[in-house]
Amino acid sequence: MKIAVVGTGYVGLVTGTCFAETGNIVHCVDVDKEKVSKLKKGICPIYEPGLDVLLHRNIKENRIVFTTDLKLAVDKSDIIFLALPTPPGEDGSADLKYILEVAQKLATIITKYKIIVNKSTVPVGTADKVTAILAEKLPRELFDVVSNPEFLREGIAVDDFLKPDRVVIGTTSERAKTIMHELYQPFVRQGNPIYFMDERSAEMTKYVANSYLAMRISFMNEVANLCERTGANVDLVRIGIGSDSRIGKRFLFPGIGYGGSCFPKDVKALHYTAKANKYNFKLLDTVMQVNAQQKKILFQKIKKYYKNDLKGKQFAIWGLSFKPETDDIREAPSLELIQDLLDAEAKVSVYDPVAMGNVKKVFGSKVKYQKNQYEGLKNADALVIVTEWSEFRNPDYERMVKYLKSKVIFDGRNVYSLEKMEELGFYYNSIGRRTIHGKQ
Ligand SMILES: NC(=O)C1=CN([C@@H]2O[C@H](COP(=O)(O)OP(=O)(O)OC[C@H]3O[C@@H](n4cnc5c(N)ncnc54)[C@H](O)[C@@H]3O)[C@@H](O)[C@H]2O)C=CC1
Ligand SMILES: O=C(O)[C@H]1O[C@H](OP(=O)(O)OP(=O)(O)OC[C@H]2O[C@@H](n3ccc(=O)[nH]c3=O)[C@H](O)[C@@H]2O)[C@H](O)[C@@H](O)[C@@H]1O
Repeated sequence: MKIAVVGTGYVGLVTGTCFAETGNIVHCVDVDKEKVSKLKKGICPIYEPGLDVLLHRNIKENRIVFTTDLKLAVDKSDIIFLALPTPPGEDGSADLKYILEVAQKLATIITKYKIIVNKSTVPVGTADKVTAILAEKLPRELFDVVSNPEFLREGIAVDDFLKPDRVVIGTTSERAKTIMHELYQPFVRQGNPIYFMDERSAEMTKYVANSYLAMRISFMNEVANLCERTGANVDLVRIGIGSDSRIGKRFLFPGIGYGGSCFPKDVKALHYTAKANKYNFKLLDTVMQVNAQQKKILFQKIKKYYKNDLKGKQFAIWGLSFKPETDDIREAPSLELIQDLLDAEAKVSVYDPVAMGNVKKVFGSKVKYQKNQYEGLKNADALVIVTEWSEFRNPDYERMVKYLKSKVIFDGRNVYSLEKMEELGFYYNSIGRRTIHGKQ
């Protein structure tokens, strides 16, 4: 099939590449000239495991091309995916300006039947809005608008796209349904379902999935805080409840709050939709409040330990991205923590396998960027673990002990076992578990 993907960010680039991988001819369009020029040379602008290999292969086979020319891409395609940003506006609602602007342009470009597929996360009613814009200039039989929300996770995006748990397609057009069904066949060969539904239900499904997952995380963060106060161990509680198939094992990990470009904005946007429809969705209010509080938890633990005096103290931070295996720092808990430490006049040095370049754009020379995980420990008062990259799990403990000024660890992701920390004599303060006081 011939496909255009408008927007080549985390979702657009993965979508375009994976469709090319199954034999389709894909034209990817972006307004960012620098990004397009990099992609034309085969340089992947984001860190996403496995993506560059597929990208190179499909560029070489001429199955994927990059352009800034929307008209060219649309003329050469039958299906147009919109993978554009939908950032939160001032009031928490999703800002649809990118989607609606492109829809206006499409209305002047389309000359024969096209399917316009919304892959961005958009509020209920957006397919109708896009339809109305197109229908102002085009005969109704020239297009169908489909809602096809994306459920991929950054860091495992390629796998998630190639083998999705399910595909959700919102359309009431039989013509569009048949084509979308065919397009997705290579991705559901293991029997994973394609659910067809109306556009509004598909749009709602995406927000509900993200909000439900965010709610599980906030719930577990509250459980963790209670465990700390009662002497229970949240990791054991997590395993204890997760083996109940009604609950399930995944997305029960407590930490320092959910971040990323989606959970924070999508919970806000669903909350806004409820408000706009005069419904008071109380649970979502709490999910957001708990998350805001949890993002401060490491800083509070640090402040308490140093009796509010952080001036001149030196902290080594491990992990900056909002989760492992990505360079994305949008709404990353690390950013808030670094700012709080700097405001308290502490010195901060950071290490992350791939996200340091992005953090440098935010903090510049206010923090020190280390070439490996151990450099920053030299003379540091404490190690602070913010993102659970695999390489932090079994570190060289001897070097840690040798380099750190004091054997102190604040761990926002429960990376180490309490037994190991006890054995090594660390002061070790994690989430929802007893504090090990260690031997200094
Ligand atoms: N990042 C993720 O893991 C997921 C994101 N989503 C949703 O997908 C949508 C896109 O998200 P991301 O890919 O993360 O955003 P992103 O910010 O990484 O990428 C968006 C791209 O669109 C481009 N763009 C902006 N205006 C344009 C225009 N007029 N024409 C062509 N290109 C234009 C930007 O230059 C950028 O490259 C959002 O609605 C998001 O909520 C959904 C599932 C997963
Ligand atoms: O709409 C989106 O953009 C995507 O948002 C999330 O994916 P993503 O943001 O890439 O990452 P997650 O793995 O969901 O993690 C989100 C945040 O929750 C935190 N988290 C996750 C799981 C957990 O058990 N505990 C926890 O604190 C992570 O540390 C991270 O900060 C969803 O998982 C995807 O299905 C969805 O497509």
